[in-house]
Amino acid sequence: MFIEPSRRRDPPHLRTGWIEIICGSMFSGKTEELIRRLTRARIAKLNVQIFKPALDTRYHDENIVSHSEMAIHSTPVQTAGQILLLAGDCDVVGVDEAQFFDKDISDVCNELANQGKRVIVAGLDMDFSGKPFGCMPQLMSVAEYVTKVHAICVVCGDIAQYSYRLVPSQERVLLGETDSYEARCRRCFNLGDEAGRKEWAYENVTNNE
Ligand SMILES: Nc1ncnc2c1ncn2[C@@H]1O[C@H](COP(=O)(O)OP(=O)(O)O)[C@@H](O)[C@H]1O
Ligand SMILES: Cc1cn([C@H]2C[C@H](O)[C@@H](COP(=O)(O)O)O2)c(=O)[nH]c1=O
Ligand SMILES: [Zn+2]
Repeated sequence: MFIEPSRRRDPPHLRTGWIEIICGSMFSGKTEELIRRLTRARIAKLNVQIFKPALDTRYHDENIVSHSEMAIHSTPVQTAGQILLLAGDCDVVGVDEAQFFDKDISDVCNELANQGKRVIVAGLDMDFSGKPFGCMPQLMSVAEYVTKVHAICVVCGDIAQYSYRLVPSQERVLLGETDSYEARCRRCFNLGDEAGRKEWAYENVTNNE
């Protein structure tokens, strides 16, 4: 479990900000972990500002909501640049669904960290085709801390790192839930529509024995 670096007692001229990335597939607990860290920052009486891309209206226009219905209030923004303008003199900045932001998001996070802020960013590291998603590789390379969280493969129960799309769209951005996506392990992701046919898989194993 991620423990916050203890830098509050550093003298002001030595204090710096930093960037934390929480990445993984859908259903892996990114939003829960983001909310956990932001809640602890509030308990520490830090001034926290939270942002999400305005296009993500799945559960709520403003709140960030996890699949397990944990929620925290946020400010929806259209562009990464708006985060810089709206963060003001807060101590901690939280960002959810970072993969949807424009390419300025990593410069914005760097600038906020350079101002001395703790910046906590959650986002999908891969899209439905298994390709790195948008700005996430850039963000992971400039961050001090990267935490990869995992879901459970709904086909076989193994550790899942892929978001398997259940509907035929090839558009990169397609908002959805369990209606359109499944968390899958590498094997079940690569098997595609064949995965989950347990009888088929079992027959193959026994026939090859
Ligand atoms: N396949 C799955 N693997 C793990 N958790 C799942 C799965 N399907 C649903 N969940 C639920 O989703 C929660 C994580 O939700 P959330 O933090 O919103 O994930 P993410 O932001 O990564 O999509 C888990 O605590 C669990 O209650
Ligand atoms: C894989 C993938 C996902 N999306 C969408 C689907 C959801 O609305 C969000 C991810 O939400 P979560 O908090 O990580 O569960 O992203 C997409 O648009 N394109 C994709 O390839
Ligand atoms: Zn699997």
